[in-house]
Amino acid sequence: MSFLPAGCRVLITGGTGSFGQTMVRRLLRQDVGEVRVLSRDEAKQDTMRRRIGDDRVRYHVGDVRDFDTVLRATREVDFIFHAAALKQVPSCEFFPLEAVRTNVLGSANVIEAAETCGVRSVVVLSTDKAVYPVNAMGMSKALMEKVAQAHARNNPRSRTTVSCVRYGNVMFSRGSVIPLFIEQIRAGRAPTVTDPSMTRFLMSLTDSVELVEHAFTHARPGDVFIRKASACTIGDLATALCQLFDVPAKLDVIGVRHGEKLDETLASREELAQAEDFGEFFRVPLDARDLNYALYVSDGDPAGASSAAFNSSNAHRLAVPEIIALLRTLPEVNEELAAAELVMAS
Ligand SMILES: O=c1ccn([C@@H]2O[C@H](COP(=O)(O)OP(=O)(O)O[C@H]3O[C@H](CO)[C@H](O)[C@H](O)[C@H]3O)[C@@H](O)[C@H]2O)c(=O)[nH]1
Repeated sequence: MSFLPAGCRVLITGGTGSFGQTMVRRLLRQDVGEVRVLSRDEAKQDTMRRRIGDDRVRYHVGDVRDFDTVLRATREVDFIFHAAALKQVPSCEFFPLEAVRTNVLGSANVIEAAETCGVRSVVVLSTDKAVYPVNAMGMSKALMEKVAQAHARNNPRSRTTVSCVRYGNVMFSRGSVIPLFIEQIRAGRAPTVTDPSMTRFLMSLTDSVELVEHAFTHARPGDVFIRKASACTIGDLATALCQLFDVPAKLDVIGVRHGEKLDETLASREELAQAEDFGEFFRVPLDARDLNYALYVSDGDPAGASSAAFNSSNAHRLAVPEIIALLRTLPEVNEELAAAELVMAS
């Protein structure tokens, strides 16, 4: 079923990343006219071009930090999914200005180009690390959300709707812990666990892209859509993978990395006080008041905040068997299991 108008053009920044590629493939199953990928790495684009083999996909080499490249890629586009980002927590701690350049200023470029070209809807990809942030990556993503919301607040007559989607950790995304643990287990080593009691939300890419589609067509300017998810401890995740690969659950505890939080928050107390609950996700509307607060006394919300945030320590906690069941739904994990069985059999 097509959720976007037939023949429309969609730009995906960071289109060669895990999230971007999932979105590209999903769009190609629909009646879209063109999917443009804007990303920095020509080699990744070439691999993707050969794998996908669909001439509706057009590749633009460029960086969201460079407004001119973004503008050129945005011409005649109807929808933008902005997924390009620096997302590794430890590396952003060492190079916070790089996070600002890509995640904040790059996002501002995308929104500005969209406004200039009359794009209908821009959805920017955010993360739970943007809520009560403690690390540079999360802080830069929090500012990116603010830039998106300020566009809505400052341009009430704009043709361009800008909204945000916010997620927890994506299972098996590039550079994340699940492929790392599998690599270690398959090499006969114990998984390197930072802190077994650390918790993270777990979400599959397939589950998550639906919310982007919803945001494209249903968002009001400045909305933040938050995908709900279950969580687990990293110790249980490592144990589940050991059990799945049939090795003893021995963990190598290495300590917390730069900038990491013990638990992540998907929706703050303040946001939940305003949020609409749609079952699988929350919608947090824009606070569209201007700076004349005295005019809004009767609109004020005396509660101001809900009693608890939605975080990975109070969300539904997956037990080891549930984590195993979830891991088995991932094609990448099944491929790794099949490869490990082949090695055993040979
Ligand atoms: O060797 C390791 C590496 C990581 N972890 C732990 O595993 C969890 C997940 O780590 P990831 O590196 O996979 O993910 P992060 O929580 O650090 O988040 C990062 O990866 C996510 C991928 O889903 C998002 O991209 C996010 O924006 C990005 O910061 C964390 O608790 C981390 O401490 C370990 O136990 N051992």
